[in-house]
Amino acid sequence: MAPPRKNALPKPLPDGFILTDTEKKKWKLGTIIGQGGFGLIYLASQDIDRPVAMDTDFVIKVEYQTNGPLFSELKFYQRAAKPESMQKWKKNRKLDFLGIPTYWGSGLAEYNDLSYRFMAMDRLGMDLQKVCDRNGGRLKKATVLQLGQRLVDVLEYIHENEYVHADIKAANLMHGYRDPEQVYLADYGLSYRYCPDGAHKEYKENPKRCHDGTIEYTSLDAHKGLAPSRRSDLQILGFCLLHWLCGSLPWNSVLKNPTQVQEAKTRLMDNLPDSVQQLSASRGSTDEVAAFLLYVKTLGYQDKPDYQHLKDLLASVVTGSLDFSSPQGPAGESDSKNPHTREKKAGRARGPSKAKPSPAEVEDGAHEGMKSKPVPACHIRGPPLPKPQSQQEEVLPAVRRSQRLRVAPVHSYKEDDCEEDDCEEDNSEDEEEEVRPKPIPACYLRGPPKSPSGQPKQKTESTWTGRKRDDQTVTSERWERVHMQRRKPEWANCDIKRQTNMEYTERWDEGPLHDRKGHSHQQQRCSQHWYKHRDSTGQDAGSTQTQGLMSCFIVLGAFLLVVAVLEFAKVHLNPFE
Ligand SMILES: Nc1ncnc2c1ncn2[C@@H]1O[C@H](COP(=O)(O)OP(=O)(O)OP(=O)(O)O)[C@@H](O)[C@H]1O
Repeated sequence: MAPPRKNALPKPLPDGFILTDTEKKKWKLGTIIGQGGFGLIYLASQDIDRPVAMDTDFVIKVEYQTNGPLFSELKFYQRAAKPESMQKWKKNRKLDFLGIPTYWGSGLAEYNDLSYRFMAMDRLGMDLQKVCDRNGGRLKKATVLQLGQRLVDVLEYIHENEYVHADIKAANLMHGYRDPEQVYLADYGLSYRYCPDGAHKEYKENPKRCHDGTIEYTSLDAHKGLAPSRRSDLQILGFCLLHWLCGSLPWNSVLKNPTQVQEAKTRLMDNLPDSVQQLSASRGSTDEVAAFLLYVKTLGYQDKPDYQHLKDLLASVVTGSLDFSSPQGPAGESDSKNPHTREKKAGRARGPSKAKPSPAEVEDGAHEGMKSKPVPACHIRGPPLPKPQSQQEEVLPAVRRSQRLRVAPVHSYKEDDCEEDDCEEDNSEDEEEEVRPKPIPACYLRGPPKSPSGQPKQKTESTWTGRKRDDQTVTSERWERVHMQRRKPEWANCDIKRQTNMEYTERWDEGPLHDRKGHSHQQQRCSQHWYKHRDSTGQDAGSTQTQGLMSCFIVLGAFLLVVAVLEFAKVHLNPFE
């Protein structure tokens, strides 16, 4: 059986297709209701005798078997989210509800010579990003605090079960399908087993892993290339709470530059609580989130957080149902009375939004509410920093979900998280190598390296193995990101060190172009450039020029000789004298 392409969006399975899970339970597939970067979500039912009802309570996530994200997610559910274990936890903690979807089974399937992996789980409702978008990027303060407390409960449970989520954000929070009041933390594709069998991972910065996660919220640990831990989950949650409260984050305008995002987050954390409290000037108090982040800052890499203390910090006078209606102004007033709203309407600020408005919607202002308020410049800039070239050249557009770079999608650090029986299947590390945009070596970032030999390269083999995008039936934001980033280093494959200095200049002046064989046009051009100094006999241009010069001298000499002979004849042989 031909293995499907790794990390590709799977070809859809037909409506009514029957899957059998590892416990021999049969599942019938219905309509596709969702699509992620790597998988498709189908409505599903255990009643295989009739079509899947539109109001079924189950969904099945399907990816190619070789994909990493679903494998990671599956491992999380199988190890950490067993229904019995969650029930016991809720009982012990006297919790009515724990926002982790229930896992109902999984397995492998084959169709049209392709191998698939699937996982059946609770059907969920709308995600919170859509709610935030509808509300201009914001939620009511009481809702933010209540949500924060509930998420602390979820995080405590998964942390106690050796896992961290590592990608908390509104797009991964989903309402219950039957009960929209309930909120679930979904998408465990980036979850990480930080404490396998009770042994916490060591503090180890890995430059290759820098900026993992969703750039907008990822933790400072992740920016430094550390594997995620409990404190990083909590810091991500703190950034989310701040975003929901304020409608934007101080680094929203620099999201395309991970280093600038990291610097802005560092400034915010270094200057707590003021840095966060200042954000509250026009948006109601952010004191609780400031205190939350301040506590997170005190945590060591391996420290176990005091979850109850965190919940106390987020205590709100409002309890009971979550209210997802639009927040009204700074602390209860209508946004229309807020001067920042007018700026918003003037299009001066754009907040992140998952759902992309159509151009028509943008034009007629239907998505006005999706735009976030600007953050005061002082919070964006802090101490002046050198502005990178990319920033000088580019005015950043609205932050859309597609721009929330998840730099290294999925299964980071997976190599450490591999039980013996899992490892056979777990090829996610390989996949990561393929998915992860390969970093451009520093020498290529800084300018042309010196040529050790000065020898021109006549033929360069490109080692680019990137996939053609048009292979994909459906493109996704993540694929776009990955491919865009993958394209960057392609031309770095050529052996630039063997080029002459003149050729380096040409390379750095122009961007890389590749023909179908993956050869750089520039490489070809460089070689041609070198060849054009040579004549057809293989001699170099210098010797050809010398020969030309000598010919000139001979012609000139002959000419002078003729002139001299004529002069002589004129003087000595004149018939009229
Ligand atoms: N349990 C569920 N019930 C109902 N819809 C779901 C469920 N899980 C996911 N979806 C829908 O399917 C979409 C794809 O989900 P999935 O988890 O595969 O990818 P994603 O999180 O959006 O993206 P990525 O794979 O890049 O992280 C979601 O945006 C959501 O709308």
